[in-house]
Amino acid sequence: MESKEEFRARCLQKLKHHALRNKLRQDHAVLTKLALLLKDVKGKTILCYLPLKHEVNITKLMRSLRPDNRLLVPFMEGVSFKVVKFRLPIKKKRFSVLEPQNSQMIFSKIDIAIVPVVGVDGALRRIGHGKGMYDRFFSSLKCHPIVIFVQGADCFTTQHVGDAHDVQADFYITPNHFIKRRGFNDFRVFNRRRCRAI
Ligand SMILES: Nc1nc2c(c(=O)[nH]1)N(C=O)[C@@H](CNc1ccc(C(=O)N[C@@H](CCC(=O)O)C(=O)O)cc1)CN2
Ligand SMILES: Nc1ncnc2c1ncn2[C@@H]1O[C@H](COP(=O)(O)OP(=O)(O)OP(=O)(O)O)[C@@H](O)[C@H]1O
Repeated sequence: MESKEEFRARCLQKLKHHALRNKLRQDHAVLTKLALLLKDVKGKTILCYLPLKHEVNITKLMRSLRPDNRLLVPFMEGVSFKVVKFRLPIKKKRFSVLEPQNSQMIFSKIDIAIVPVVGVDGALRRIGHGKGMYDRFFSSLKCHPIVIFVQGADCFTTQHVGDAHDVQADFYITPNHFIKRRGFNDFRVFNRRRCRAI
């Protein structure tokens, strides 16, 4: 069986290679499905991301969502991140990640999270860059948002290479696939069911 590290390395290589060719067309295929899904799922506070070169470029979609929604993006702090409002200017930080300026505003409720992935395993768990930042951030949330993984080239394994702490998707979108997690079928009651007692 392939290990998590081997799978991560294989996926990163595939995504980086893919980012050099066909990127516009593949990104467009993902964005079309993502925009349709966002019309169905309720929620106005959306965690987005500012894309790295090998990630789906969602910035055009973010521009169209901005007038009617509250858009948040990660802001790295040590081994995790907090979220800040998406606003200009943005600056290149650690790992070449773009971020807006810091802010003291605290956002306790996120309805929807659009999450870039390096790979996805058979339990729809996220394999990322190996720093555990998304995992730590999600485990700090009291209410779990609807989680949508996006990826510009399929890198999926049916094996369960992920760990219990890895973020799990409700939806996984690639240029050729739209996968909904089994058991996810009610868009209306997610808020109550997804909050845990502290
Ligand atoms: N767009 C985006 N923003 C994000 C993440 C992400 O995956 N994508 N993160 C997800 O957690 C957090 C940042 N964590 C990251 C950790 C490692 C790498 C990464 O690419 N590491 C490369 C080296 C890149 C470089 O130094 O230029 C590597 O480890 O090979 C990127 C983001 C928060 N913001
Ligand atoms: N909730 C958590 N609390 C503490 N440590 C964690 C948590 N989640 C993950 N970690 C640690 O973070 C490290 C990296 O985790 P992992 O390999 O799952 O990263 P990843 O999900 O691929 O990366 P990323 O989320 O940054 O893209 C591991 O050592 C793991 O134990």
